Amino acid sequence: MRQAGRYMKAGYQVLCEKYPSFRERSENVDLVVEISLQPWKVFKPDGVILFSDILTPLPGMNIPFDIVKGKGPVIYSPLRTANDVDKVREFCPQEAVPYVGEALSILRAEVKNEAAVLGFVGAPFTLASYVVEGGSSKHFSKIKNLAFSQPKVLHALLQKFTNSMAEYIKYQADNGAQAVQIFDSWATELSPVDFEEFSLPYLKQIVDSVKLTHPDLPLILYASGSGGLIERLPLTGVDVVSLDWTVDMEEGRRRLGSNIAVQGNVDPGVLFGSKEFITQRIHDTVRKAGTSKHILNLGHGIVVGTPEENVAHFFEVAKGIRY
Ligand SMILES: Cc1c2[nH]c(c1CCC(=O)O)Cc1[nH]c(c(CCC(=O)O)c1C)Cc1[nH]c(c(CCC(=O)O)c1C)Cc1[nH]c(c(C)c1CCC(=O)O)C2
Repeated sequence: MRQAGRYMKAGYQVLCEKYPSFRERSENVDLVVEISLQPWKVFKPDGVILFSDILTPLPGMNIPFDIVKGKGPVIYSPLRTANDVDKVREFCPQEAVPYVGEALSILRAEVKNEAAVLGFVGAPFTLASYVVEGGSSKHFSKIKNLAFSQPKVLHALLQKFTNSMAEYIKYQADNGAQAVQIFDSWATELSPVDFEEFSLPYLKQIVDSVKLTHPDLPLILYASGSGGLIERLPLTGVDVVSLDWTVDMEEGRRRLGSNIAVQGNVDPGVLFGSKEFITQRIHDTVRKAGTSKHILNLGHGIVVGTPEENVAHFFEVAKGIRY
């Protein structure tokens, strides 16, 4: 359940006042550990996700960025040309983000074996979207301009992100992550035929590379709004597909096939409803997912402003479920 810490008034929001820079909060080992543990201490979920961001590797790849309050991620010099892509360095996690490895190993020790520690990375296409657009985007016109007029330049950039994220996943696993989620948040901005060219092959390369050295590490793929791509997602080779709430769980389960696990997919907005409604929706999702290979979760991160007692209720109901 992502961003569990972000909406917690007592913990995260107080720390934000003391440490206003997101980069500082996410790059200082003590703060990363403290923020990652906040939801764990209150709700005791089965998974604890590292507090970080998919963009955290960028400075280590020679792409400066920041996350600005009210504006979101900002890439100061967006990449648009072959020359810009040439300047991108491949990522060496040990050197560039040693605080991530340190935080993961402390988290493992802190949660013992009472919960799984989860790492994550951004998928190549999603990372490319940020660095080409210069930040969040509505129409993705700049990356589409690159994709549909100079595809070779975009492919070169995607390949650098692919090699780098495969290394980053291995590094996270070596330092304590017990499963790693790949976020392809913007892949669904692509038509299926373009997904097959600009995202799927790179996701598959990452999975193949990680499985060579870490065959038992579960890999989870999340692509929000992926209803039009469901059958293609297992082709990446991941172990788990995380669905958002715009897909009916029963249909999603059927379209994914029975070999793959599914995660999700309660609408985060349901947590603004009554306790009875939340209970009903959880049971409905669990029934539709079937009795095996399902990780109950929301279909995306928790929305800021969600009543904390409703989050607690979600966990209570979820933990009480027996097959
Ligand atoms: C697209 C994406 C990003 N970051 C991430 C994604 C993929 C998942 C998704 O689809 O949502 C992933 C992410 N970002 C963050 C986490 C850590 C775990 C967690 O708290 O859930 C994770 C897993 C922390 C964060 N990353 C960010 C925040 C909020 C900013 C803050 O706390 O200062 C947090 C807690 C910032 C961020 N970072 C990004 C955006 C769009 C924003 C929001 C900007 C805004 O709200 O103005 C890029």
